[in-house]
Amino acid sequence: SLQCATSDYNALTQPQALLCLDDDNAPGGPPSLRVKNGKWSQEPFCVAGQAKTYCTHTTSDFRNGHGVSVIASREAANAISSAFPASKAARYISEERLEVSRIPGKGKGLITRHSIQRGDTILLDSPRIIASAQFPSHVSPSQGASLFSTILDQLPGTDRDLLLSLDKSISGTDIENVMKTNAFACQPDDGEVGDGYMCLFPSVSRINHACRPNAHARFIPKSLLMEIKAVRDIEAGEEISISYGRIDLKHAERQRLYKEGWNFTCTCNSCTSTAYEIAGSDQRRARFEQLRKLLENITSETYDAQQIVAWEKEVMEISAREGLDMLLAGDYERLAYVYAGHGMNRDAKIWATKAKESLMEWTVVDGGPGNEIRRVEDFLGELGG
Ligand SMILES: C[S@@+](CC[C@H](N)C(=O)[O-])C[C@H]1O[C@@H](n2cnc3c(N)ncnc32)[C@H](O)[C@@H]1O
Repeated sequence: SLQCATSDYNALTQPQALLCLDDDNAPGGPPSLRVKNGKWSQEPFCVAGQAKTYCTHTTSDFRNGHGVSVIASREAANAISSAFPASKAARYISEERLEVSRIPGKGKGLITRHSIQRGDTILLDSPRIIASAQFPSHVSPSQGASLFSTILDQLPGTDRDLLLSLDKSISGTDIENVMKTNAFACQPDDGEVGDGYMCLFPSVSRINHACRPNAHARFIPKSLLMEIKAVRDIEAGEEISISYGRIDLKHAERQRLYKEGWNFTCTCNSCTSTAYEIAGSDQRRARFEQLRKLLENITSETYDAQQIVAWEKEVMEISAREGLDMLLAGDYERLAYVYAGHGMNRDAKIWATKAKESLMEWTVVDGGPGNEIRRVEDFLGELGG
């Protein structure tokens, strides 16, 4: 149990630090003084923004000897820290057979030295920085720079050096540039606060974008880790790639997104193939988008089972050509309802099972949003499977 007393408080620079006597240590030695909530090993540094106060929250004992820093309100950071035990308990995936190498036209990239099977986890990376995505627009540029420089100072030296060695392709101080170039949007559970976050994962940061990638990145809210999974078999010597944005975009949309959002001109295989191939792929993707809209807008008046099955068949053919299979859980589920509606429960079960497998494989993670999976499971239950 902890006995706490409020220390002097400077609203601009210091959070309300609670000095606590940890009487769990007694009897024996003198009780130790520590900051309440032993999850943070550094004194927080805070700035009062327009709507909220944002603080740095750093622990040097996060996972596998690494630290992590959170920039968020105190309540959000404490809610996020409740994932720490699950982070520590998460399985360890060796990175020994992954190698950072120079890749023509893309700086560095991540190469695998062993073959990887579809569905395998390639990386399970720990974040070093988790920062509210809202804070930069709620504090002044100099306050933002102070928060970033403080977390850098507070992280263990090995983490600091690793982060500063990452690619810097945009602008700002070194650490701001590293964040802009390498951080991913992520959604940890921050209690009732509900901010969006930017997470920096050092190994994932070495993975280049491809419009038709061989791997998929998904954030695991329960453990705060980023998982990189193979979407197809990958041979030894191949570069690992992920998509930084939606995978169903057409060529011009992708080029614009990566230029405007990340300041690079995409030179992946899909973007550098022949004009003829690009036009063919764009045509298929445009049809995919059109079919998706048609299927989503079906009403009881326009319902036509044969038409739906034909459209879904086309969706699946296109996705096989374009590498969009991981987007199909909703299509499998729709087919399950159509077959069930016509009393064809065996087919309905096959499609509902495919929907569940696809959600589990690519979308829903332990601790992540579970509504879709619950709906499919309930439906499978109704079908008696
Ligand atoms: C997250 S980093 C990826 C690793 C980085 N190449 C490195 O050297 O560490 C993102 C940066 O890599 C480069 N990059 C990633 N994918 C690319 C692509 N498909 N085409 C060209 N440059 C790319 C861009 O400079 C981008 O800002």
